[in-house]
Amino acid sequence: MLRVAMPNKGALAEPAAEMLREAGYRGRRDAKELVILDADNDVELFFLRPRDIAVYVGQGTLDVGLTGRDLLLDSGSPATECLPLGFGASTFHYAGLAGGVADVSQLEGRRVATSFPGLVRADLKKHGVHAEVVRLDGAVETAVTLGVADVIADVVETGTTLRNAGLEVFGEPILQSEAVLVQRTDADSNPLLAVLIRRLQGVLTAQRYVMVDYDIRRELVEQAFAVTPGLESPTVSPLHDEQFVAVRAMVPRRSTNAVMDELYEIGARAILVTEIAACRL
Ligand SMILES: Nc1ncnc2c1ncn2[C@@H]1O[C@H](COP(=O)(O)OP(=O)(O)OP(=O)(O)O)[C@@H](O)[C@H]1O
Ligand SMILES: O=P(O)(O)OC[C@H]1O[C@H](OP(=O)(O)OP(=O)(O)O)[C@H](O)[C@@H]1O
Ligand SMILES: [Mg+2]
Repeated sequence: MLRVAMPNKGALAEPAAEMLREAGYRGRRDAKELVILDADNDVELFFLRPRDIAVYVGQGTLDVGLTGRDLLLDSGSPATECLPLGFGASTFHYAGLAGGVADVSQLEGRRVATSFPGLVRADLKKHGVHAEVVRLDGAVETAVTLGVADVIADVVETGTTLRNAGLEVFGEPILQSEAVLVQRTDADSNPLLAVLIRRLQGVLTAQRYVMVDYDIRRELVEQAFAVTPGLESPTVSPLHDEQFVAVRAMVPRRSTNAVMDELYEIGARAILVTEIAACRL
């Protein structure tokens, strides 16, 4: 049995559930289900607050969890990131009023409001700055207007919340975060965890790559292979017309159109792009 912690609410909950579904695990029927058993996969899923997930995993109560890198590091729990999951991206930043504090070195003796006191204390320590950390539960952007703090440190995604509060980021980003899979730092290897990781890697690959097929004259294949080297090597199949071959290779999704343009220039025709539904590398 593998015991997995999943975010029950918040920004990560829906994409995390979707990713596990893609990987072939059972989903919950409604948001009130806090524990579900996936007997086919020998997995039990626990839906918990994202902030608590690293704590359960670090204590060894649960084997593995999906949470944010910022929440993992903030918790100080003995859990380790084992796979970045490519969603829930955000940046953790200091922010204040325009024309105010311009750098972390100017925070000496000031008050910093945040819901991530562990992250902020570690960053202040790294810079040798002594500042008061005011721990708030959320909506920290308002803390400056209300005079509870001089600056804030918070998650920034689009920057809309900061702008609405009349704040601007300053200094270097404290952290680049995204959703990650975490396991206990000294965890024994569980074969079911290896299966989960392989399945999630398969989902990530299917998201990041497409399959490209094309026909090309035999004398042009080396030029075309330079554009579509594939993961190991492209698949080449003979065509009825012996002057041509059919080529099949995986291509990063983001470069699909540029690759098609280049292939066309080289002389490839019947260039077809298809989705990869699932894969194991
Ligand atoms: N736009 C966003 N707002 C909040 N958190 C985000 C955003 N984008 C990504 N995240 C990540 O989501 C995690 C926050 O999880 P959490 O459940 O606290 O979400 P939330 O949306 O803040 O929910 P709540 O405010 O109800 O607690 C962090 O790892 C954070 O980096
Ligand atoms: O850069 P943006 O796209 O505006 O997103 C960032 C905001 O979203 C989160 O707030 P959330 O909605 O989670 O409320 P909270 O502060 O109460 O957690 C986060 O704490 C920021 O306030
Ligand atoms: Mg929040």
